[in-house]
Amino acid sequence: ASSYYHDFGGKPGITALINQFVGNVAADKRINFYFAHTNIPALKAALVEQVCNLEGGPCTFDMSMRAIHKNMGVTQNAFNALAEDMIHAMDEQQIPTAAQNNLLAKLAAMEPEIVTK
Ligand code: HEM
Repeated sequence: ASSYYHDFGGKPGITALINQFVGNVAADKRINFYFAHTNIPALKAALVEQVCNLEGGPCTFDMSMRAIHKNMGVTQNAFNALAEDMIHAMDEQQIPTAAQNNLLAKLAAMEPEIVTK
């Protein structure tokens, strides 16, 4: 399997992507209330490691998505809104389409562990 890590711009590109993504989520009234009490720097750092790991970069990540999001009441609509915020962030960062689709498929596969309501 080929790696898209370099298409994401390596660690600096993924860091820029996650900054953009979390900014989009923070501005998104459909879902930003979920993050009212969240440690944003810690969230960003975890997401950078996760995307780096998912895309074949030299990063380890093994947090349980089910454990983290349990009892959060994430709906299907909220999940879809967050995915949209990621698509917009990837467009803004000019990530190539094949790399975008690869990450979106991996995020979509986590949906059953995150949507609980
Ligand atoms: C595939 C999609 C998603 C991924 C990959 C993901 C990933 C993560 C990760 C890695 C963390 C841990 C951050 C840390 O340890 O600080 C986290 C926390 C969190 N996630 Fe998600 N998440 C996803 C979807 C969602 C959705 C749809 C929502 C709600 C709209 C959500 C709400 C939260 C919140 C509120 C926290 C912070 C928990 C806390 O403050 O303790 N997540 N997520």
